[in-house]
Amino acid sequence: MNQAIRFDYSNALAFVRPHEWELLAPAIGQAHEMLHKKTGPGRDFLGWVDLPEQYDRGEYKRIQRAATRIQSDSDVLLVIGIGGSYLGAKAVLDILGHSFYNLLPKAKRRAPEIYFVGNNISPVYISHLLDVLDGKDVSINVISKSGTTTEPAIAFRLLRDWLVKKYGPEGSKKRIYITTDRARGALKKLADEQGYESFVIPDDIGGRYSVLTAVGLLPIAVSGANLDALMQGAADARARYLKQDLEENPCYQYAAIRNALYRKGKNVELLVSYEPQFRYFSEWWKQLFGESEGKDGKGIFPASAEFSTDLHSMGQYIQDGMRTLFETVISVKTPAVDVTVQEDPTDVDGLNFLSGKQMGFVNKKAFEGTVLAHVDGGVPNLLVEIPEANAYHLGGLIYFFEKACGISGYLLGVNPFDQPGVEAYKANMFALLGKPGYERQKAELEARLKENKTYLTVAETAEYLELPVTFILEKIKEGRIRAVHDGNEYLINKDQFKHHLEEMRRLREWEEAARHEPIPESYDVKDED
Ligand SMILES: O=P(O)(O)OC[C@H]1O[C@](O)(CO)[C@@H](O)[C@@H]1O
Repeated sequence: MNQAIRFDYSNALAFVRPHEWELLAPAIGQAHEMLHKKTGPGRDFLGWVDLPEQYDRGEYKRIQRAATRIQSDSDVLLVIGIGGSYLGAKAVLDILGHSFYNLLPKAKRRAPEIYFVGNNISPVYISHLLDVLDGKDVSINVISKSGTTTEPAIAFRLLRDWLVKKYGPEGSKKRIYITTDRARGALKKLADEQGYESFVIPDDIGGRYSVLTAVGLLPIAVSGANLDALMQGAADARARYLKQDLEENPCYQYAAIRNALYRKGKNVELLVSYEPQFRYFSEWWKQLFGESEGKDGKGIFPASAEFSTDLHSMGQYIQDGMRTLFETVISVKTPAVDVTVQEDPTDVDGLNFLSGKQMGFVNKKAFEGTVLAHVDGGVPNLLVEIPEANAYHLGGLIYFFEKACGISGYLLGVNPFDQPGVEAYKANMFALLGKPGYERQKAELEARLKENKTYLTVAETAEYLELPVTFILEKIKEGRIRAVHDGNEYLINKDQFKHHLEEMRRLREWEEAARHEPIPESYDVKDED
Protein backbone atom coordinates (compact mmCIF):
# COMPACT_ATOMS: atom_id res chain seq x y z
CA MET A 1 0.00 0.00 0.00
CA ASN A 2 1.24 3.47 -0.87
CA GLN A 3 1.61 6.32 1.60
CA ALA A 4 -1.64 7.46 3.19
CA ILE A 5 -3.48 10.74 3.56
CA ARG A 6 -2.36 12.62 6.68
CA PHE A 7 -5.18 14.04 8.79
CA ASP A 8 -4.18 16.51 11.48
CA TYR A 9 -6.72 18.05 13.85
CA SER A 10 -4.29 19.47 16.41
CA ASN A 11 -5.22 23.02 15.40
CA ALA A 12 -8.84 22.38 16.34
CA LEU A 13 -8.23 21.01 19.80
CA ALA A 14 -8.17 24.42 21.44
CA PHE A 15 -11.83 24.79 20.45
CA VAL A 16 -13.21 21.53 21.80
CA ARG A 17 -12.14 19.59 24.85
CA PRO A 18 -10.80 16.14 23.91
CA HIS A 19 -13.69 14.43 25.68
CA GLU A 20 -16.21 16.36 23.55
CA TRP A 21 -15.27 14.46 20.47
CA GLU A 22 -13.99 11.31 22.13
CA LEU A 23 -17.49 10.92 23.54
CA LEU A 24 -18.65 10.59 19.96
CA ALA A 25 -16.79 7.25 19.64
CA PRO A 26 -19.85 5.09 20.38
CA ALA A 27 -21.95 7.06 17.87
CA ILE A 28 -19.16 6.64 15.32
CA GLY A 29 -19.24 2.90 16.01
CA GLN A 30 -22.99 2.86 15.38
CA ALA A 31 -22.61 4.87 12.19
CA HIS A 32 -19.92 2.43 11.04
CA GLU A 33 -22.26 -0.51 11.65
CA MET A 34 -25.12 1.20 9.83
CA LEU A 35 -22.89 1.86 6.84
CA HIS A 36 -21.30 -1.57 6.64
CA LYS A 37 -24.31 -3.67 7.66
CA LYS A 38 -26.65 -1.50 5.59
CA THR A 39 -29.09 -0.96 8.46
CA GLY A 40 -29.37 2.84 8.48
CA PRO A 41 -31.55 5.25 6.53
CA GLY A 42 -30.55 5.39 2.89
CA ARG A 43 -29.33 1.77 3.08
CA ASP A 44 -30.24 1.22 -0.58
CA PHE A 45 -27.62 3.75 -1.69
CA LEU A 46 -24.46 2.26 -0.24
CA GLY A 47 -23.03 0.75 -3.41
CA TRP A 48 -20.10 3.21 -3.24
CA VAL A 49 -18.78 1.68 0.01
CA ASP A 50 -17.30 -1.41 -1.67
CA LEU A 51 -17.21 -0.06 -5.22
CA PRO A 52 -13.40 0.30 -5.41
CA GLU A 53 -13.17 -3.48 -4.92
CA GLN A 54 -16.36 -4.64 -6.55
CA TYR A 55 -16.76 -2.62 -9.73
CA ASP A 56 -17.83 -4.26 -12.96
CA ARG A 57 -14.52 -5.14 -14.66
CA GLY A 58 -16.25 -5.79 -18.00
CA GLU A 59 -17.78 -2.35 -18.09
CA TYR A 60 -14.48 -0.84 -16.93
CA LYS A 61 -12.76 -2.31 -20.02
CA ARG A 62 -15.58 -1.06 -22.24
CA ILE A 63 -15.10 2.46 -20.78
CA GLN A 64 -11.41 2.33 -21.65
CA ARG A 65 -12.16 1.13 -25.20
CA ALA A 66 -14.72 3.89 -25.69
CA ALA A 67 -12.20 6.42 -24.39
CA THR A 68 -9.58 5.23 -26.90
CA ARG A 69 -12.15 5.53 -29.71
CA ILE A 70 -13.08 9.08 -28.66
CA GLN A 71 -9.40 10.00 -28.45
CA SER A 72 -8.85 8.76 -31.99
CA ASP A 73 -11.92 10.22 -33.74
CA SER A 74 -12.63 13.45 -31.83
CA ASP A 75 -11.05 16.84 -31.29
CA VAL A 76 -13.61 17.59 -28.59
CA LEU A 77 -15.56 15.62 -26.01
CA LEU A 78 -18.68 17.32 -24.66
CA VAL A 79 -19.67 16.07 -21.22
CA ILE A 80 -23.33 16.83 -20.56
CA GLY A 81 -24.47 16.51 -16.93
CA ILE A 82 -25.20 18.43 -13.74
CA GLY A 83 -24.38 18.01 -10.02
CA GLY A 84 -23.01 14.58 -9.27
CA SER A 85 -23.17 13.79 -12.97
CA TYR A 86 -20.28 16.14 -13.75
CA LEU A 87 -18.58 17.65 -10.69
CA GLY A 88 -16.45 14.60 -9.85
CA ALA A 89 -15.10 14.23 -13.38
CA LYS A 90 -14.39 17.95 -13.64
CA ALA A 91 -12.61 17.87 -10.25
CA VAL A 92 -10.37 14.96 -11.26
CA LEU A 93 -9.61 16.36 -14.72
CA ASP A 94 -8.61 19.71 -13.28
CA ILE A 95 -6.26 18.20 -10.74
CA LEU A 96 -4.65 15.58 -12.95
CA GLY A 97 -4.66 17.60 -16.15
CA HIS A 98 -2.86 20.76 -17.20
CA SER A 99 -4.23 24.06 -15.79
CA PHE A 100 -4.80 25.19 -19.40
CA TYR A 101 -5.74 21.74 -20.71
CA ASN A 102 -8.09 22.86 -23.50
CA LEU A 103 -5.68 25.53 -24.72
CA LEU A 104 -2.66 23.26 -25.10
CA PRO A 105 -1.66 22.31 -28.67
CA LYS A 106 -3.24 18.93 -29.46
CA ALA A 107 0.17 17.28 -29.91
CA LYS A 108 1.07 18.18 -26.36
CA ARG A 109 -2.33 17.38 -24.82
CA ARG A 110 -2.58 14.07 -26.73
CA ALA A 111 -6.30 13.90 -25.94
CA PRO A 112 -9.44 15.74 -27.04
CA GLU A 113 -10.46 19.07 -25.58
CA ILE A 114 -13.12 18.44 -22.94
CA TYR A 115 -15.99 20.84 -22.22
CA PHE A 116 -18.68 20.47 -19.59
CA VAL A 117 -22.17 21.60 -20.56
CA GLY A 118 -25.74 21.05 -19.42
CA ASN A 119 -24.86 22.21 -15.91
CA ASN A 120 -26.80 25.49 -16.28
CA ILE A 121 -29.64 26.89 -18.39
CA SER A 122 -27.63 29.76 -19.84
CA PRO A 123 -28.27 30.46 -23.54
CA VAL A 124 -25.05 32.50 -23.59
CA TYR A 125 -22.86 29.62 -22.37
CA ILE A 126 -24.17 27.12 -24.89
CA SER A 127 -24.05 29.59 -27.81
CA HIS A 128 -20.44 30.42 -27.01
CA LEU A 129 -19.66 26.71 -26.78
CA LEU A 130 -21.09 26.15 -30.26
CA ASP A 131 -18.66 28.81 -31.55
CA VAL A 132 -15.76 26.78 -30.14
CA LEU A 133 -16.94 23.60 -31.92
CA ASP A 134 -16.75 25.11 -35.38
CA GLY A 135 -14.77 22.83 -37.72
CA LYS A 136 -13.96 20.28 -35.01
CA ASP A 137 -14.81 16.59 -34.69
CA VAL A 138 -17.00 16.13 -31.66
CA SER A 139 -18.30 13.31 -29.45
CA ILE A 140 -20.85 13.61 -26.66
CA ASN A 141 -21.07 11.82 -23.33
CA VAL A 142 -24.45 12.60 -21.79
CA ILE A 143 -24.71 11.62 -18.13
CA SER A 144 -27.93 11.57 -16.13
CA LYS A 145 -29.09 8.96 -13.68
CA SER A 146 -32.74 9.99 -13.89
CA GLY A 147 -32.48 10.79 -17.59
CA THR A 148 -34.95 13.63 -17.13
CA THR A 149 -33.00 16.43 -15.45
CA THR A 150 -33.93 19.63 -17.27
CA GLU A 151 -30.50 21.26 -17.66
CA PRO A 152 -28.68 18.32 -19.32
CA ALA A 153 -31.80 17.32 -21.28
CA ILE A 154 -32.06 20.75 -22.95
CA ALA A 155 -28.33 20.77 -23.75
CA PHE A 156 -28.50 17.24 -25.15
CA ARG A 157 -31.43 18.13 -27.45
CA LEU A 158 -29.49 21.00 -28.87
CA LEU A 159 -26.12 19.31 -29.20
CA ARG A 160 -27.53 16.04 -30.54
CA ASP A 161 -29.28 18.04 -33.23
CA TRP A 162 -25.98 19.81 -33.98
CA LEU A 163 -24.23 16.44 -34.23
CA VAL A 164 -26.91 14.94 -36.52
CA LYS A 165 -26.66 17.96 -38.82
CA LYS A 166 -22.88 17.54 -38.98
CA TYR A 167 -22.55 13.76 -39.29
CA GLY A 168 -26.03 12.62 -40.38
CA PRO A 169 -28.29 10.29 -38.37
CA GLU A 170 -26.00 7.25 -38.76
CA GLY A 171 -22.65 9.01 -38.35
CA SER A 172 -23.80 10.76 -35.18
CA LYS A 173 -24.76 7.45 -33.54
CA LYS A 174 -21.11 6.47 -33.19
CA ARG A 175 -20.36 9.73 -31.43
CA ILE A 176 -22.95 9.63 -28.66
CA TYR A 177 -22.22 7.83 -25.38
CA ILE A 178 -24.92 7.57 -22.74
CA THR A 179 -24.29 7.09 -19.02
CA THR A 180 -27.54 6.39 -17.19
CA ASP A 181 -29.66 3.93 -15.24
CA ARG A 182 -29.25 0.24 -16.09
CA ALA A 183 -32.86 -0.26 -17.19
CA ARG A 184 -35.06 2.79 -16.70
CA GLY A 185 -35.47 6.34 -17.91
CA ALA A 186 -35.65 8.40 -21.07
CA LEU A 187 -31.94 8.17 -21.84
CA LYS A 188 -31.84 4.40 -21.52
CA LYS A 189 -34.84 4.14 -23.87
CA LEU A 190 -33.19 6.46 -26.37
CA ALA A 191 -29.89 4.57 -26.20
CA ASP A 192 -31.65 1.28 -26.89
CA GLU A 193 -33.71 2.72 -29.75
CA GLN A 194 -30.80 4.48 -31.42
CA GLY A 195 -28.08 1.97 -30.64
CA TYR A 196 -25.89 4.46 -28.73
CA GLU A 197 -23.20 2.87 -26.58
CA SER A 198 -24.34 3.13 -22.98
CA PHE A 199 -22.81 2.79 -19.53
CA VAL A 200 -24.45 2.11 -16.20
CA ILE A 201 -24.91 4.22 -13.07
CA PRO A 202 -25.58 1.50 -10.49
CA ASP A 203 -28.98 1.62 -8.76
CA ASP A 204 -27.37 1.74 -5.33
CA ILE A 205 -25.09 4.74 -5.98
CA GLY A 206 -26.47 8.29 -5.81
CA GLY A 207 -25.17 11.05 -8.09
CA ARG A 208 -22.83 12.71 -5.60
CA TYR A 209 -21.17 9.35 -4.79
CA SER A 210 -20.80 8.29 -8.42
CA VAL A 211 -17.45 9.72 -9.58
CA LEU A 212 -15.75 6.31 -9.53
CA THR A 213 -18.47 4.76 -11.73
CA ALA A 214 -18.81 5.31 -15.50
CA VAL A 215 -20.09 8.80 -14.59
CA GLY A 216 -16.58 10.00 -13.84
CA LEU A 217 -14.50 7.27 -15.42
CA LEU A 218 -15.33 7.81 -19.09
CA PRO A 219 -14.46 11.55 -19.24
CA ILE A 220 -11.44 10.94 -16.99
CA ALA A 221 -10.21 8.12 -19.27
CA VAL A 222 -10.64 10.32 -22.35
CA SER A 223 -8.26 12.86 -20.81
CA GLY A 224 -5.60 10.13 -20.62
CA ALA A 225 -5.50 10.03 -16.79
CA ASN A 226 -4.49 6.81 -15.09
CA LEU A 227 -7.78 5.08 -14.18
CA ASP A 228 -6.09 2.04 -12.65
CA ALA A 229 -4.16 4.22 -10.20
CA LEU A 230 -7.33 6.18 -9.35
CA MET A 231 -9.24 2.99 -8.53
CA GLN A 232 -6.29 1.48 -6.66
CA GLY A 233 -6.02 4.61 -4.52
CA ALA A 234 -9.71 4.34 -3.66
CA ALA A 235 -9.43 0.58 -2.97
CA ASP A 236 -6.47 1.13 -0.61
CA ALA A 237 -8.39 3.93 1.14
CA ARG A 238 -11.36 1.60 1.54
CA ALA A 239 -9.11 -0.94 3.28
CA ARG A 240 -7.39 1.75 5.33
CA TYR A 241 -10.62 3.28 6.67
CA LEU A 242 -12.32 0.00 7.59
CA LYS A 243 -11.41 0.19 11.28
CA GLN A 244 -14.32 1.03 13.53
CA ASP A 245 -12.10 2.43 16.28
CA LEU A 246 -12.03 6.24 16.25
CA GLU A 247 -8.44 6.28 17.49
CA GLU A 248 -7.27 4.31 14.48
CA ASN A 249 -9.36 5.78 11.70
CA PRO A 250 -8.44 9.29 10.44
CA CYS A 251 -11.49 9.33 8.19
CA TYR A 252 -13.77 8.86 11.22
CA GLN A 253 -11.70 11.39 13.19
CA TYR A 254 -12.52 13.98 10.54
CA ALA A 255 -16.23 13.14 10.84
CA ALA A 256 -16.08 13.30 14.64
CA ILE A 257 -14.16 16.54 15.01
CA ARG A 258 -16.33 18.42 12.52
CA ASN A 259 -19.40 17.21 14.39
CA ALA A 260 -17.91 18.35 17.72
CA LEU A 261 -17.11 21.76 16.20
CA TYR A 262 -20.67 22.01 14.82
CA ARG A 263 -22.02 21.42 18.32
CA LYS A 264 -19.91 24.39 19.47
CA GLY A 265 -21.55 26.70 16.94
CA LYS A 266 -19.01 26.30 14.13
CA ASN A 267 -21.59 25.72 11.46
CA VAL A 268 -19.69 26.81 8.34
CA GLU A 269 -16.86 24.66 6.98
CA LEU A 270 -14.50 26.29 4.54
CA LEU A 271 -12.65 23.82 2.34
CA VAL A 272 -9.40 25.53 1.48
CA SER A 273 -6.72 24.73 -1.03
CA TYR A 274 -3.57 26.51 -2.07
CA GLU A 275 -3.73 25.08 -5.61
CA PRO A 276 -6.23 26.57 -8.12
CA GLN A 277 -6.46 23.10 -9.69
CA PHE A 278 -8.53 22.07 -6.66
CA ARG A 279 -11.33 24.57 -7.37
CA TYR A 280 -13.72 21.95 -8.71
CA PHE A 281 -12.71 19.42 -6.10
CA SER A 282 -14.21 21.90 -3.64
CA GLU A 283 -17.35 22.14 -5.77
CA TRP A 284 -17.64 18.33 -5.76
CA TRP A 285 -17.07 18.28 -1.98
CA LYS A 286 -19.70 21.00 -1.47
CA GLN A 287 -22.36 18.94 -3.23
CA LEU A 288 -21.26 15.81 -1.38
CA PHE A 289 -21.60 17.36 2.07
CA GLY A 290 -24.32 19.94 1.31
CA GLU A 291 -26.75 17.49 -0.26
CA SER A 292 -25.94 14.78 2.27
CA GLU A 293 -26.16 16.80 5.48
CA GLY A 294 -28.21 19.92 4.85
CA LYS A 295 -31.65 18.69 5.85
CA ASP A 296 -34.19 18.55 8.68
CA GLY A 297 -33.12 22.08 9.66
CA LYS A 298 -29.56 20.89 10.36
CA GLY A 299 -26.11 20.66 8.79
CA ILE A 300 -22.77 22.40 8.45
CA PHE A 301 -22.84 24.84 5.53
CA PRO A 302 -20.08 23.73 3.13
CA ALA A 303 -18.19 26.63 1.59
CA SER A 304 -14.82 26.91 -0.09
CA ALA A 305 -11.95 29.28 -0.66
CA GLU A 306 -8.77 29.33 -2.68
CA PHE A 307 -5.71 30.65 -0.92
CA SER A 308 -3.72 32.74 -1.20
CA THR A 309 -6.08 34.30 -3.82
CA ASP A 310 -9.06 34.65 -1.49
CA LEU A 311 -6.96 35.88 1.42
CA HIS A 312 -7.03 39.14 -0.54
CA SER A 313 -10.83 39.16 -0.71
CA MET A 314 -12.30 36.92 1.99
CA GLY A 315 -9.29 37.04 4.31
CA GLN A 316 -10.68 39.91 6.39
CA TYR A 317 -13.93 38.07 7.15
CA ILE A 318 -12.22 34.78 7.90
CA GLN A 319 -9.80 36.45 10.31
CA ASP A 320 -12.23 38.80 11.96
CA GLY A 321 -15.88 38.27 11.04
CA MET A 322 -18.58 36.12 12.70
CA ARG A 323 -16.87 33.30 14.58
CA THR A 324 -18.92 30.49 13.07
CA LEU A 325 -16.25 29.19 10.69
CA PHE A 326 -13.83 26.34 10.71
CA GLU A 327 -11.37 25.50 7.96
CA THR A 328 -10.33 22.24 6.37
CA VAL A 329 -7.20 22.68 4.32
CA ILE A 330 -6.36 20.23 1.56
CA SER A 331 -2.63 20.38 1.21
CA VAL A 332 -0.38 18.75 -1.38
CA LYS A 333 2.96 17.94 0.23
CA THR A 334 5.03 18.08 -2.96
CA PRO A 335 3.76 20.17 -5.89
CA ALA A 336 3.83 18.53 -9.34
CA VAL A 337 6.28 21.16 -10.61
CA ASP A 338 8.18 23.96 -8.95
CA VAL A 339 9.55 27.32 -10.04
CA THR A 340 12.41 29.33 -8.56
CA VAL A 341 12.01 33.00 -7.61
CA GLN A 342 14.65 35.01 -9.50
CA GLU A 343 17.13 37.56 -8.21
CA ASP A 344 16.33 41.13 -9.32
CA PRO A 345 19.39 43.44 -9.27
CA THR A 346 17.17 46.49 -8.57
CA ASP A 347 15.21 44.72 -5.80
CA VAL A 348 12.50 47.27 -6.49
CA ASP A 349 9.85 45.17 -4.73
CA GLY A 350 12.16 44.31 -1.83
CA LEU A 351 11.70 40.59 -2.45
CA ASN A 352 15.32 39.59 -3.01
CA PHE A 353 15.21 37.79 0.34
CA LEU A 354 13.18 35.18 -1.59
CA SER A 355 15.66 34.85 -4.48
CA GLY A 356 16.57 31.25 -5.13
CA LYS A 357 13.61 29.98 -3.13
CA GLN A 358 10.99 27.76 -4.73
CA MET A 359 7.41 29.07 -5.20
CA GLY A 360 6.20 25.83 -3.59
CA PHE A 361 8.17 26.81 -0.47
CA VAL A 362 6.66 30.32 -0.47
CA ASN A 363 3.19 28.79 -0.86
CA LYS A 364 3.86 26.48 2.09
CA LYS A 365 4.95 29.38 4.31
CA ALA A 366 1.82 31.31 3.28
CA PHE A 367 -0.17 28.28 4.40
CA GLU A 368 1.64 27.88 7.72
CA GLY A 369 1.35 31.59 8.51
CA THR A 370 -2.34 31.61 7.61
CA VAL A 371 -3.19 28.62 9.80
CA LEU A 372 -1.55 30.28 12.81
CA ALA A 373 -3.29 33.61 12.12
CA HIS A 374 -6.69 31.99 11.66
CA VAL A 375 -6.39 29.81 14.74
CA ASP A 376 -5.42 32.96 16.71
CA GLY A 377 -8.50 34.62 15.20
CA GLY A 378 -10.81 31.87 16.43
CA VAL A 379 -11.00 29.66 13.34
CA PRO A 380 -10.28 25.98 14.10
CA ASN A 381 -8.13 24.35 11.41
CA LEU A 382 -8.17 20.80 10.11
CA LEU A 383 -5.55 19.50 7.69
CA VAL A 384 -5.96 16.82 5.06
CA GLU A 385 -2.60 16.30 3.37
CA ILE A 386 -1.86 14.14 0.35
CA PRO A 387 1.74 13.38 -0.64
CA GLU A 388 1.23 14.34 -4.31
CA ALA A 389 -1.66 15.39 -6.53
CA ASN A 390 -1.65 12.18 -8.59
CA ALA A 391 -4.37 9.72 -9.60
CA TYR A 392 -3.61 7.29 -6.78
CA HIS A 393 -3.88 9.87 -4.00
CA LEU A 394 -6.89 11.49 -5.60
CA GLY A 395 -8.71 8.14 -5.58
CA GLY A 396 -7.87 7.91 -1.87
CA LEU A 397 -8.99 11.47 -1.17
CA ILE A 398 -12.34 10.92 -2.90
CA TYR A 399 -12.99 7.82 -0.84
CA PHE A 400 -11.85 9.55 2.38
CA PHE A 401 -14.43 12.30 1.94
CA GLU A 402 -17.22 9.99 0.73
CA LYS A 403 -16.89 7.77 3.76
CA ALA A 404 -16.46 10.65 6.21
CA CYS A 405 -19.62 12.17 4.74
CA GLY A 406 -21.71 9.03 5.24
CA ILE A 407 -20.48 8.72 8.84
CA SER A 408 -20.96 12.45 9.46
CA GLY A 409 -24.56 12.32 8.21
CA TYR A 410 -25.42 9.49 10.57
CA LEU A 411 -23.72 11.34 13.46
CA LEU A 412 -25.87 14.35 12.67
CA GLY A 413 -29.00 12.21 12.68
CA VAL A 414 -29.99 12.68 9.03
CA ASN A 415 -30.29 10.37 6.04
CA PRO A 416 -27.07 11.24 4.15
CA PHE A 417 -28.24 9.53 0.96
CA ASP A 418 -31.41 11.37 -0.05
CA GLN A 419 -32.03 14.91 -1.29
CA PRO A 420 -35.74 15.72 -0.88
CA GLY A 421 -35.05 19.46 -0.68
CA VAL A 422 -33.87 19.65 -4.28
CA GLU A 423 -37.36 18.93 -5.58
CA ALA A 424 -38.94 22.22 -4.40
CA TYR A 425 -37.33 24.44 -7.04
CA LYS A 426 -37.86 21.82 -9.74
CA ALA A 427 -41.61 21.57 -9.06
CA ASN A 428 -41.96 25.39 -9.18
CA MET A 429 -39.91 25.66 -12.36
CA PHE A 430 -41.95 22.93 -14.10
CA ALA A 431 -45.21 24.57 -13.01
CA LEU A 432 -44.13 28.01 -14.27
CA LEU A 433 -42.94 26.47 -17.55
CA GLY A 434 -46.37 24.87 -18.05
CA LYS A 435 -45.38 21.21 -17.75
CA PRO A 436 -48.51 19.04 -18.10
CA GLY A 437 -49.77 17.89 -14.71
CA TYR A 438 -48.69 21.09 -12.92
CA GLU A 439 -51.69 23.26 -13.92
CA ARG A 440 -52.94 24.00 -10.39
CA GLN A 441 -49.46 24.93 -9.07
CA LYS A 442 -48.93 27.15 -12.14
CA ALA A 443 -51.98 29.30 -11.35
CA GLU A 444 -51.02 29.55 -7.67
CA LEU A 445 -47.40 30.48 -8.36
CA GLU A 446 -48.27 33.04 -11.01
CA ALA A 447 -50.70 34.70 -8.60
CA ARG A 448 -47.90 34.83 -6.00
CA LEU A 449 -45.44 36.28 -8.48
CA LYS A 450 -47.94 38.97 -9.42
CA GLU A 451 -48.55 39.72 -5.77
CA ASN A 452 -44.79 40.16 -5.26
CA LYS A 453 -44.40 42.47 -8.23
CA THR A 454 -44.68 46.24 -7.59
CA TYR A 455 -44.57 47.69 -11.13
CA LEU A 456 -47.17 46.42 -13.60
CA THR A 457 -47.68 46.97 -17.32
CA VAL A 458 -50.99 48.42 -18.56
CA ALA A 459 -52.29 44.93 -19.42
CA GLU A 460 -51.26 43.55 -16.02
CA THR A 461 -52.88 46.52 -14.27
CA ALA A 462 -56.13 45.92 -16.19
CA GLU A 463 -56.09 42.30 -15.05
CA TYR A 464 -55.18 43.28 -11.48
CA LEU A 465 -58.06 45.78 -11.22
CA GLU A 466 -60.43 43.69 -13.35
CA LEU A 467 -60.99 46.65 -15.67
CA PRO A 468 -60.57 47.10 -19.46
CA VAL A 469 -57.18 48.14 -20.86
CA THR A 470 -58.78 51.16 -22.60
CA PHE A 471 -60.11 52.40 -19.26
CA ILE A 472 -56.64 52.18 -17.68
CA LEU A 473 -55.06 54.09 -20.60
CA GLU A 474 -57.75 56.75 -20.36
CA LYS A 475 -57.13 57.22 -16.61
CA ILE A 476 -53.36 57.46 -17.20
CA LYS A 477 -53.98 60.25 -19.74
CA GLU A 478 -56.30 62.01 -17.31
CA GLY A 479 -53.56 61.75 -14.67
CA ARG A 480 -55.85 59.76 -12.34
CA ILE A 481 -53.56 56.75 -12.49
CA ARG A 482 -49.92 57.63 -11.91
CA ALA A 483 -47.54 55.91 -14.35
CA VAL A 484 -43.98 56.19 -15.57
CA HIS A 485 -42.93 55.64 -19.17
CA ASP A 486 -39.69 53.69 -19.61
CA GLY A 487 -39.36 54.74 -23.25
CA ASN A 488 -41.14 51.58 -24.29
CA GLU A 489 -44.33 51.30 -22.27
CA TYR A 490 -46.16 52.59 -19.19
CA LEU A 491 -45.25 51.04 -15.83
CA ILE A 492 -47.67 51.47 -12.97
CA ASN A 493 -46.86 51.14 -9.26
CA LYS A 494 -49.65 48.91 -8.02
CA ASP A 495 -49.35 50.17 -4.42
CA GLN A 496 -51.38 53.28 -5.41
CA PHE A 497 -54.47 51.03 -5.72
CA LYS A 498 -54.26 49.74 -2.15
CA HIS A 499 -56.89 52.20 -0.91
CA HIS A 500 -59.13 51.67 -3.96
CA LEU A 501 -58.96 47.87 -3.63
CA GLU A 502 -59.68 48.09 0.08
CA GLU A 503 -62.75 50.26 -0.62
CA MET A 504 -63.91 47.81 -3.30
CA ARG A 505 -63.52 44.91 -0.89
CA ARG A 506 -65.59 46.70 1.74
CA LEU A 507 -68.24 47.56 -0.83
CA ARG A 508 -68.46 43.93 -1.91
CA GLU A 509 -68.77 42.80 1.70
CA TRP A 510 -71.51 45.36 2.31
CA GLU A 511 -73.34 44.28 -0.88
CA GLU A 512 -73.05 40.63 0.12
CA ALA A 513 -74.34 41.35 3.65
CA ALA A 514 -77.19 43.46 2.26
CA ARG A 515 -78.22 40.65 -0.08
CA HIS A 516 -78.73 38.37 2.92
CA GLU A 517 -80.79 40.86 4.95
CA PRO A 518 -84.51 39.80 5.25
CA ILE A 519 -86.82 41.88 3.06
CA PRO A 520 -88.20 44.63 5.33
CA GLU A 521 -91.88 44.75 5.98
CA SER A 522 -93.96 47.31 4.09
CA TYR A 523 -95.93 49.28 6.69
CA ASP A 524 -99.08 50.01 4.68
CA VAL A 525 -99.66 46.38 3.62
CA LYS A 526 -101.68 44.30 6.10
CA ASP A 527 -101.52 40.52 6.28
CA GLU A 528 -105.22 40.31 5.59
CA ASP A 529 -104.72 42.35 2.36
O1 LIG B 1 -27.98 12.48 -12.86
P1 LIG B 1 -29.23 13.25 -12.78
O2 LIG B 1 -30.41 12.37 -12.53
O3 LIG B 1 -29.42 14.10 -14.02
O4 LIG B 1 -29.15 14.22 -11.54
C1 LIG B 1 -28.16 15.21 -11.43
C2 LIG B 1 -28.10 15.83 -10.08
O5 LIG B 1 -29.36 16.35 -9.73
C3 LIG B 1 -29.70 15.99 -8.40
O6 LIG B 1 -30.60 14.94 -8.43
C4 LIG B 1 -30.33 17.13 -7.68
O7 LIG B 1 -31.32 17.69 -8.43
C5 LIG B 1 -28.38 15.57 -7.79
O8 LIG B 1 -28.55 14.78 -6.68
C6 LIG B 1 -27.73 14.90 -8.95
O9 LIG B 1 -26.36 14.78 -8.76
